[in-house]
Amino acid sequence: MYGQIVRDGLVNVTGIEDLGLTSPVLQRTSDAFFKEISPFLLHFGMFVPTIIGQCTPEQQAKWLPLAMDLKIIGTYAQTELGHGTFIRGLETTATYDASTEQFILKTPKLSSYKWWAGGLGKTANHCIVLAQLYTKGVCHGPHPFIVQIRDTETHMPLPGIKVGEIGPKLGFNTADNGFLGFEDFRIPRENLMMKNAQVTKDGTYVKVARHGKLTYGTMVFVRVMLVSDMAYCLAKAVTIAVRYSAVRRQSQPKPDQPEPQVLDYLTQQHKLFICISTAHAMKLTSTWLWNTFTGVLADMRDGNTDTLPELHALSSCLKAISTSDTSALIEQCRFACGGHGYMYSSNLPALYSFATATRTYEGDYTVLLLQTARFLVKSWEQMDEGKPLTPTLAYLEQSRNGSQVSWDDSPEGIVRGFDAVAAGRIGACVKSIRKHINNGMDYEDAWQMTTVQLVGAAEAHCRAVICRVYRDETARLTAGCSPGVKAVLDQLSTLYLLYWALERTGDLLRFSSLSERDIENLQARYEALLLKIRPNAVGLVDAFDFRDEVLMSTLGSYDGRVYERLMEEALKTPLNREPVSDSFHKYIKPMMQGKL
Ligand SMILES: CC/C=C\C/C=C\C/C=C\C/C=C\C/C=C\C/C=C\C=C\C(=O)SCCNC(=O)CCNC(=O)[C@H](O)C(C)(C)COP(=O)(O)OP(=O)(O)OC[C@H]1O[C@@H](n2cnc3c(N)ncnc32)[C@H](O)[C@@H]1OP(=O)(O)O
Ligand SMILES: Cc1cc2nc3c(=O)[nH]c(=O)nc-3n(C[C@H](O)[C@H](O)[C@H](O)COP(=O)(O)OP(=O)(O)OC[C@H]3O[C@@H](n4cnc5c(N)ncnc54)[C@H](O)[C@@H]3O)c2cc1C
Repeated sequence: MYGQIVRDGLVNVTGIEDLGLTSPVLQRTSDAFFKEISPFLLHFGMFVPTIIGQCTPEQQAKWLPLAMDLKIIGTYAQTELGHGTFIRGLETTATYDASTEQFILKTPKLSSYKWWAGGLGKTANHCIVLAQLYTKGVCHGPHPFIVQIRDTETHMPLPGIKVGEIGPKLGFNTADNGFLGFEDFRIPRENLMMKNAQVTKDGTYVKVARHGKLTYGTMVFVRVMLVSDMAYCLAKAVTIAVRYSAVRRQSQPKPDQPEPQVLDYLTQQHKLFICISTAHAMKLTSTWLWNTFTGVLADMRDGNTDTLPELHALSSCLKAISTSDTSALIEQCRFACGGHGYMYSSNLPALYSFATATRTYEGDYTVLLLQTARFLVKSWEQMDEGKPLTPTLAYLEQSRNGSQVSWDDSPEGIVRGFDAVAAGRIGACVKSIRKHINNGMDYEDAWQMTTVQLVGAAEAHCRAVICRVYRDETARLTAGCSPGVKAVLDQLSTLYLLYWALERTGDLLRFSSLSERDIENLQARYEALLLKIRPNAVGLVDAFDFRDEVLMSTLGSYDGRVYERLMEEALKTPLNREPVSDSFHKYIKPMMQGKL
């Protein structure tokens, strides 16, 4: 299994090397080689980006050619057995020895072992290690080091290195996630990645970057990428589910009528059409986020880090919500396919196991929403002080006078409704924190007592951002489209707004003038829209344009030969090589004969 995966991975990455890492075609078709994950994902997904983001030009000149030419294979080892979220609590140490101009890496105890890094188990021979940097007896916090862990000729672990695979997981089982421990392992001073902080030969620590969190830049990059990855992942799942739903016929709602396509059931449309809309919403939002990200990088190159906090807040909530929505909607696609959706050959289980992992790695859902909430509360307080708001929080101004937003069920009106919900929920959090403080709590405890509401406020802010970006970008992109295409894409973006308005009626009743009659109207409009979308449903998923080799699904192949493919895959199962398993003779027959 591992050997096959590595072979496929090499075929894939040499393609990337030929056409360039940024080639979306190869980055995307890498999953034509794997149902799960390439063991080289971390090399390209984090090892290379960290060299670019955290190394000086001189260090890049040394390490980047080696990495891009695949002369070294890397990964990113930050998480430990005992710490993942709390980076400041990481236990691996790197202590500078001026007499030899080296850092000594140590794994003080079991909980300090690096744990989880993709490709670490058996594939990588180098890795980025986040370790607490000590020099002259002072700890300067977690810093990135580039560390060779295996001999590049023999692939044997170097002396002082303990490395291995962490074992089977819910998914990602082709990524050989590994563990790593150091026993007084020495690396040259130059292996500290010194773009944001340096240690001179005599051990003097020199802070270079103005912002203390630039070390975390790779995580921001990956979070931004993951939003796009989720759109892609969900688009594959809904392509499978819609095509299967067009083939599958079941039940007899009317006597003497043939069994209908299950896609004709309104409940099936309710399960699936929001998946099509969400894939579009996340793709457009990911492009908007990428443009925001590159803009902040440009500012930072000019020494301006003022826009970094908003980017961190946006990338945190969009990564959390896109991965959470995708996990839930891929499972919904699986539910929509009945028993056959549970077959591994449908590819829905593998898509789900990938998406649900993404809700955790690169920052846990709750933790990242609380990061966003921290920014939202700070922005509210700045608004109270009369300071300007950042662009994505301009809607807070409307809440300044506390008046309730009047409900308007036009698309723009619904977007404004979500702004009002976000503003209201942030304001409620600020009120809760202040109430706890007035009752004698310190700020930290008051914050903790409000965290359930803060997570909700951050989700509401993120939903408002997605709704606005999806609507605005659809309007912009369809301006030049044919009326027919524009009509269908407008239907999808309106469906997204109606779906979430119905999901959040409680909030809209609380923070706008929405009435029960308005809710009835929303429900009627939503159901009518499902019927309008139905004739285009298969065309809409065909437009995602996935080749069968990429979908790798018995249910979702373009030719619709579902039952034939299910049987073909079944017959390939090893258990079907012989008509009678030898377990019959070893165990079942003796049991039947009372001999066990
Ligand atoms: C073959 C392959 C083919 C092609 C591939 C090519 C390309 C693919 C590219 C990408 C693919 C996508 C995915 C694949 C790659 C990887 C996936 C697989 C592996 C997964 C890897 C990992 O999981 S790596 C480990 C990730 N770990 C985390 O994310 C930890 C999360 N924890 C946190 O971030 C912490 O909560 C925290 C650090 C934010 C909080 O800790 P704390 O120190 O307590 O900080 P606070 O006190 O809360 O905040 C302090 C201030 O700092 C600000 N802050 C925090 N974080 C950031 C940041 N990241 N950026 C900027 N600012 C930050 C925070 O806002 C506070 O500021 P204040 O002003 O409010 O004080
Ligand atoms: C498939 C996969 C691949 C991975 N690949 C890598 C990799 O290549 N490199 C790497 O370094 N890491 C990797 N990771 C590790 C990943 O980054 C961590 O699992 C993730 O950051 C979460 O940290 P944790 O596991 O310590 O969970 P914890 O932070 O311990 O979370 C456990 C629970 O505590 C809650 N919690 C934690 N802190 C707070 C808080 N402040 N407030 C409220 N609740 C809180 C969380 O919400 C969660 O419910 C991978 C993980 C997975 C699943």
